[in-house]
Amino acid sequence: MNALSNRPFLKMNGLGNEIVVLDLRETGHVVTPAEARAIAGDARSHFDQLMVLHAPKTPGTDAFMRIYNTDGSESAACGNGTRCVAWALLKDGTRDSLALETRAGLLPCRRVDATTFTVDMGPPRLKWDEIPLAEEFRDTRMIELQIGPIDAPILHSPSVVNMGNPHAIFWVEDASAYDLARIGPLLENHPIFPERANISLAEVRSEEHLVLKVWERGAGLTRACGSAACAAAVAAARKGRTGRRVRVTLPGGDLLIDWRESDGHVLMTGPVELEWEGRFAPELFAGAA
Ligand SMILES: N[C@@H](CCC[C@H](N)C(=O)O)C(=O)O
Repeated sequence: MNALSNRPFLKMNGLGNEIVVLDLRETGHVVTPAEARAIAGDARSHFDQLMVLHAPKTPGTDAFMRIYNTDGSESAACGNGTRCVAWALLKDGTRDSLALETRAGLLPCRRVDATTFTVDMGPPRLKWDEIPLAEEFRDTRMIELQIGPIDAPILHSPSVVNMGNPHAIFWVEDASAYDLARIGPLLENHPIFPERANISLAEVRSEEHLVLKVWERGAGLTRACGSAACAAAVAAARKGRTGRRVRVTLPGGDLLIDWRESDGHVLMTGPVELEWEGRFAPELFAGAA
């Protein structure tokens, strides 16, 4: 019998970003890429990201999280999923805050109201080798890509930001003019991104408002991506196109992003929703090592 058979899970969403929360703090089991793909392949437990809780590694934190994309690959950050985990761990109402950890660092979370949470996503990393990029660019506010198959010139000059995961933000007048499902995979896998990248099309509507569409590394088109919203807000402020506090509108709704002046951390505030609770059917893992 697979270690995940009959394990309970929560199917949630963070602004439409499909999230499954799986609590393995009391087991030593580490989900394999094949198990993650099997979970994603079932309609009841389909996810953009699977948030797996493990026993804390650092004193004072509540859990260490491993984060899986639909394709079974791992990410060190997921803003929308982190809010969902915060909801799950704070829902008994005894506390209003907690600290989670991923391999990218600590993520303090705070409840704003019953379904709204703020996550401290930490400081952005902005040097070319921190994104990472395959070649040196001194200024990551705008890099130049050599692209054969993509004909729109504007898509050659993204800003790049690492928010615990790599993001490329392409500035456009009208995101709906681009077929992100077609160009997303080409850009995600461009050789300049040795670890691939999350790809955003960003419109600057005002000094306080961005509109974003995201093709996620390992997951494809999603209704929202929290770390992409943080990355776009940082990139827009660095270019002088917005202030440090912005509303970011994604297909699933709005996130509030504050690139805090005092310590350079990025705070993300947004909603969560519990859709249902389930258990993994043993048949799901037939053939998944
Ligand atoms: N949806 C997430 C980001 C997910 C991680 C990403 N696909 C990656 O591999 O980097 C969010 O809300 O931040």
